[in-house]
Amino acid sequence: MLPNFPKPVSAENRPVNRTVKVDDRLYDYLIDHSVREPQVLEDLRRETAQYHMARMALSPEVGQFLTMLVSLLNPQKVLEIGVFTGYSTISIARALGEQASMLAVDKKQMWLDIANKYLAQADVKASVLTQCADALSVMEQKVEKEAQSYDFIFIDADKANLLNYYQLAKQLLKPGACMLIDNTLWWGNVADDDFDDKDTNIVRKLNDTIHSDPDVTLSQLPIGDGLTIVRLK
Ligand SMILES: C[S@@+](CC[C@H](N)C(=O)[O-])C[C@H]1O[C@@H](n2cnc3c(N)ncnc32)[C@H](O)[C@@H]1O
Repeated sequence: MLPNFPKPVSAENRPVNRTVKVDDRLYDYLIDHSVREPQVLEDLRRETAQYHMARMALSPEVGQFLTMLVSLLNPQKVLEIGVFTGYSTISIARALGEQASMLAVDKKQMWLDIANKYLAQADVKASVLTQCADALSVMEQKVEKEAQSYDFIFIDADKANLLNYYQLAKQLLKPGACMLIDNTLWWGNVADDDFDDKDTNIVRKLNDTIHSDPDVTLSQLPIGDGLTIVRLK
């Protein structure tokens, strides 16, 4: 049999969308066939579900991805901004070695109280500290004394300061180290012209900034609400 003859390709040569559309049935399949949620995170998710802001927490498959990524990277010095009740904090902390240290910052003590309760029950070997503070001030102070010293930064706080967090994280990371940014597809609104609100536009601006930033390499994943991995060159 003859091979297919090559077809003419448009000048644009746009990639073809081969990303699986995840409806609820497929999502349930994914959860049932790949997620191994530790009891402590299941308990934390149950407690968090009582709050109307529960959807701010990472979902289990994203938490598990975070645990996998961190265990592959084996970072020694970690910063997280945006703890909420601690799903991401514990997902990261579980993968850290004994020598590692992590600072997790949130501006609301009531969320940190919940996070600390579950952190104490989690199987965590590293030293993990939570701090109730404004993330922007914490990062600005750290840039003065701890520039280029972090191995991994997770950004999941307010959108208003997102571009500042990105620029500060670049200064805090060691060359070759990674940051991970959550919500970079923002419920899909980034690609929908009907949305012209402040937060959507900030996320769009961040995505464009990262895409054109010669200092970094990146990968944007359509998992959860969109996760972008950024690696400093
Ligand atoms: C999307 S939630 C974080 C979710 C969390 N990563 C998880 O997996 O559950 C965002 C958090 O950022 C915190 N936050 C918002 N603005 C902040 C700021 N300027 N400084 C510190 N924390 C802030 C909020 O209190 C909230 O808990």
